Amino acid sequence: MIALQHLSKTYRAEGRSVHALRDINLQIPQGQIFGIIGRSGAGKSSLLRSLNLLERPDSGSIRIAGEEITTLDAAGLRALRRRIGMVFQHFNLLSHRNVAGNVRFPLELAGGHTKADIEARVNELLELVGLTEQREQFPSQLSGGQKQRVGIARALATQPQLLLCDEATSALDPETTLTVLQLLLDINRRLGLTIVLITHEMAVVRAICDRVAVIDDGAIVESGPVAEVFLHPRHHATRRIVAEGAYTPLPTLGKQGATSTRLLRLTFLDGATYEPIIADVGQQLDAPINILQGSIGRIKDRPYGQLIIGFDGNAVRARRAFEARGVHVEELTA
Ligand SMILES: Nc1ncnc2c1ncn2[C@@H]1O[C@H](COP(=O)(O)OP(=O)(O)OP(=O)(O)O)[C@@H](O)[C@H]1O
Repeated sequence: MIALQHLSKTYRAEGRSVHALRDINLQIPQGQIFGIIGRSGAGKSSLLRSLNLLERPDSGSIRIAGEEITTLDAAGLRALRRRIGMVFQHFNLLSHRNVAGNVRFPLELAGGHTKADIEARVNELLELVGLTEQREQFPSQLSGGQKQRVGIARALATQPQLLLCDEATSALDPETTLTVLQLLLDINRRLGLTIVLITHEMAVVRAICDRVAVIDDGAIVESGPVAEVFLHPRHHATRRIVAEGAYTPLPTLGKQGATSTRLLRLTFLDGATYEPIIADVGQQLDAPINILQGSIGRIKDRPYGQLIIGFDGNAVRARRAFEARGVHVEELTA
């Protein structure tokens, strides 16, 4: 478990002050994949880099597994960083070392390992990330996805308890992004490793995170289980992130129906996603239901669906009928 309390950070440069982190309070449960999402400049990197003290907060407390890390001395800090792996957006591989050499590097730095131990660990890690055959290749001979796999293997070399991912898939195409996210999910499940990732893409959070925190202008504005935050965003910064590419703005929708039409947003999660609920409710209320927009998808391994429907009739009865079938209902104003 990671607990952040009243974390603040201000950068001062050229006579200007930038409040990068404002009174951050956050709990990150052990063994989960935790996403921190926000737009450019929101403070994501500052927050992530505080967790291994690459960035020092001005004030506040950071406890990892019960240990306050902001007061560690140099030796304590070195030991801490061996327990925390980090994966970077631009991979940061050593170009003059081959794949095995890059993965071996943190073990050589840490010291105390025999050559045989190091080779066994490197082999195990290359197997884990699917790069056994590429072990002799140099970074310039690898694809972006392969480079990031090396980055992940290297980050895991010292058997950390925590993996920090700094926009780990932002430099990759969508297909490669999915394979790297799948690898992170496998690692989280197989090794029980806590992963904290920062991203500006909701799709990344939706694919693998258990919980998410939304950061805006240096402050956490919303946090919780991904399904809750994604399907029922409360803060305007979250709504903006979720809405990017999701729905046509509502005023356009309103013009499509009669003025008396009520617009309801229905959210289906898990089992409800597969039931013929619209047909059932239409029949029960004896009123036609007009489907105006819809999307289906997955939040990690949970199926969900969202529909915006137009409906002439008793909205209270409709709401009750949907809620009785486990559907979340929200009335929208066109
Ligand atoms: N070393 C620094 N000196 C001065 N200002 C900084 C420094 N590092 C970051 N900032 C400022 O602090 C704010 C937060 O930056 P941060 O990099 O944490 O945001 P971010 O959400 O990670 O952004 P991005 O997605 O663009 O990387 C920004 O306004 C940024 O310009």
